[in-house]
Amino acid sequence: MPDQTQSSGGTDGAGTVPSADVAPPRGAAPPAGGVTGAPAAVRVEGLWKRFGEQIAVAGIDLELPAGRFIGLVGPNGAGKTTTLSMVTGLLRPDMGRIEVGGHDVWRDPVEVKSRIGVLPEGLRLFERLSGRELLAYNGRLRGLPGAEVDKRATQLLDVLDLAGAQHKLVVDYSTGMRKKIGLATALLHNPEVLFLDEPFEGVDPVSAQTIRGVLERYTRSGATVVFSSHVMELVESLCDWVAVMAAGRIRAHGTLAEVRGDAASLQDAFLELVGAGGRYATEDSLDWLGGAR
Ligand SMILES: Nc1ncnc2c1ncn2[C@@H]1O[C@H](COP(=O)(O)OP(=O)(O)OP(=O)(O)O)[C@@H](O)[C@H]1O
Repeated sequence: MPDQTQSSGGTDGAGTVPSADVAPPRGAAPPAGGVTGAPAAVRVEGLWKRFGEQIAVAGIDLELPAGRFIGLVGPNGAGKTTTLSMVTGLLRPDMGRIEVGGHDVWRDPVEVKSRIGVLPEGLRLFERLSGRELLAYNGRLRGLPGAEVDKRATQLLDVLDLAGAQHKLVVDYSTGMRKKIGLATALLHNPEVLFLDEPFEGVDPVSAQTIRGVLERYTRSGATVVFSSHVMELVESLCDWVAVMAAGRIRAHGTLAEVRGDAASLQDAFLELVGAGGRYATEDSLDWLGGAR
């Protein structure tokens, strides 16, 4: 097994400051739930996934605190989708253990799936159902009584501005509408933890604001949102807890302030943590671009 350089302090040489006597290193938050004794919403231990020669997730340990708005950020190919897929029971890990609400995702999948909602990447929906039918189908599949499904579906369609399109087939929905109906299906059974892979991609600013309001209200009730994104401004404005991934490892984790450290913004901290240096175009590279044609 390759050496696991990740540490709870994120002191892996990728830019975090390990000077314990001056300031706590980034991510040196107490263990999730450590203060209140409540269990973490999600606990991951020694998680590995390899695709052929490619190590997508290289042995991560992570505790995500309950009741937080959590951002999982990282550059392209960092391993975010692979991690979320394993945590939500969609992809079997090569090694490691994952618990949601104290239940093992792979040993107790039915229990875990009743507690989570998922908006996965490349969302696949039943295209020949209307939005309302899709919600009705999901609600019944979740064991909710018909009248309750109807009530919740009406409210979700209304809040997400899909009421006018509720009888349209999902195949005819736009990208943003698909995200919103996907979010509605993920929320319908009132899960404890909601996992969202790039929930705001392709969503217009008005709808993004609506989704944001729904999610903020949801976390205020004690539920947990875990979402992946590349948009640092969004993560900084929405999340109160962040995990930064790069090359299959966790580079830092903790409250927004801990991960940001002394950097002016999360974007600056992120660039420092993931080692963006060397990827900038130099004077010589791309010298043909914008030159004589
Ligand atoms: N099914 C697969 N087969 C082969 N390689 C894969 C597969 N899924 C992911 N990978 C590889 O694993 C690594 C991590 O991919 P992953 O999609 O988890 O990253 P990500 O952080 O979600 O990236 P992005 O931000 O671009 O969506 C990448 O190198 C990717 O090419």
